[in-house]
Amino acid sequence: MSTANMELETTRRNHTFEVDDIRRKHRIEMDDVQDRHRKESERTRKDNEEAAEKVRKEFEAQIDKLLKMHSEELVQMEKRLKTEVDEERSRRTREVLELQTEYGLKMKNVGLEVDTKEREAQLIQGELINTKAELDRERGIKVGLQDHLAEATTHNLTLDAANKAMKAKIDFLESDSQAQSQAFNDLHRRMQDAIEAAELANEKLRQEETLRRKLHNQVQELKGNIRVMCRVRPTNPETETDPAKIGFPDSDTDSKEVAVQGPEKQSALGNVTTATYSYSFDRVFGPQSQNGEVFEEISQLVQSALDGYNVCIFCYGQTGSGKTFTMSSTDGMIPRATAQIYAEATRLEEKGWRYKMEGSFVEVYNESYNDLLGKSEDLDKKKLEVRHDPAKKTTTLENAVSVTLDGPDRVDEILKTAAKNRSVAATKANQRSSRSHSVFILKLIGENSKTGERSEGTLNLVDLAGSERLEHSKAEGARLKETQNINKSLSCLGDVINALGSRGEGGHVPYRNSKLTYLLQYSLGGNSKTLMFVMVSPLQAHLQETITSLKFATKVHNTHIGTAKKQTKA
Ligand SMILES: Nc1ncnc2c1ncn2[C@@H]1O[C@H](COP(=O)(O)OP(=O)(O)OP(=O)(O)O)[C@@H](O)[C@H]1O
Repeated sequence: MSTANMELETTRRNHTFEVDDIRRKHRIEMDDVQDRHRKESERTRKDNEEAAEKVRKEFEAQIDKLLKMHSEELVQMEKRLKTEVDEERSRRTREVLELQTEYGLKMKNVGLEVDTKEREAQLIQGELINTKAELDRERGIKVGLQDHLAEATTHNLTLDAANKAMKAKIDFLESDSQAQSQAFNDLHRRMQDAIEAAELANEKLRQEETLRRKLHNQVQELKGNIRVMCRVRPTNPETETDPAKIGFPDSDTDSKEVAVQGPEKQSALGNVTTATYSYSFDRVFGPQSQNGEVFEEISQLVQSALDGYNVCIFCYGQTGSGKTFTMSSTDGMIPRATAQIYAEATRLEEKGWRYKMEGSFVEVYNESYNDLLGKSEDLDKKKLEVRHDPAKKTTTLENAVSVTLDGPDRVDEILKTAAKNRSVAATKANQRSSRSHSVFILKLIGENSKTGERSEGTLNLVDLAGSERLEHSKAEGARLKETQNINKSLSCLGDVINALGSRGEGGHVPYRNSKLTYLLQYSLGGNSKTLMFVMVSPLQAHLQETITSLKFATKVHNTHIGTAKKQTKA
């Protein structure tokens, strides 16, 4: 038993050892399997992670690619859109430009139409004035005809009576008819002689008229193609109490000098002295002189205009010195000149001359032209253009009303219309007439049907703006502009006269520097005749301006224009 037990024990122990071995072995295997499994899991996880990382990277690359593609597409699209927008914009701009051009064209057409209408209106206005004139003339003719009719009726009755008396006489004379027919033949021959003599006399008259024209011009050229005269106006005893000391040393003989006592000057020692300044001109008119006397001096130049020369007569001087009184008052130079022209044109009719006379009146204000015969509401609005024909040396005023002067009364109408327009202008700018130049232009075209002669002259009567020099510091805004324009145009006039006097053949004359000299281009220089009246105020308060004006006039007086030399005193 014990052996069996021992054997059993040994077997059990062996068995335990075996079991332990198997267990250990099993545990080792388990550990091994577990380790392998862990490693496997680790590797699988790593593989997974790597695969995930790869997929992520692939995705990222794909996203980048897509983003890049999209942004390129976006850029393309942006570009396309921009091009489309640009094209659209330029299309729209083109359309706007086309519309603007179309609108501009339409506006231009409308402007042209307005201009045409305006011109038509002026033509109609001119025609109206002419028709009115014709109507007046027709009325005059009608009255004349009625008078004639009454006269003819009376004459008829007288003739009836004379007829009866004649019949009685014929009965009586028939008794001696041979002697009568001899007497009749004698009478007939004498009558033929008389007609021939009259024809010869008429021909001689015509030749003499041509000769007179030539001689008249020679006389005018000898007197100088530019003349300067001075006129001192009287003081108004009611309002003007402080006259300047102005003397007329040679008033009893030549009347060519004026002497002005200058302002008082104090020397360093306290002595007070006054200097007297003397000026001489072609003629000096004192305060007593009348417009008629002044006109006598210029009437020869008016004659020159009728003879086919261009004539300019200026009135220069400060405001209130008498320019308008001399030029445009009812017995001033304008009405007197036109009256002389009518009378002379009528006289020349018997020598075969027929004249056409046209008048216009313009204002030069702030370097632009205004029509003084146009509608007052057009002042400062309507564009007046000056056109020159260099070949014919003539000037045309485009858009200005021009009135056919067919009777002495017509000039009254012109002066009234101009005065009305000037007063309308005066309400726009106070004292405007003193700050503008007014130019009365009379075109005289003469034709002689018998001799074939033709003449075309222009008479310009110019009332210049006040020459006073305002201190610039005192003038502002519109007033300053006016002053600058006046100063400019008056000094341009001086420059033109100076250039005409000093230039050699074909030298430059600055006509274009001011609107006034541009307008008068063909009436200044060459064969044309210029007369400048320097107007002088008699007041002490205006002494300085008086001296300035007289100095300016002296400079003009010392200028020689044209072919003939001016006669100067020895
Ligand atoms: N010779 C004269 N005899 C009498 N009165 C005159 C004479 N000259 C001018 N007057 C008077 O003197 C005043 C000023 O003259 P006027 O208006 O002609 O001057 P003006 O130089 O034309 O001035 P503005 O530049 O303002 O037109 C007016 O009342 C005018 O009647």
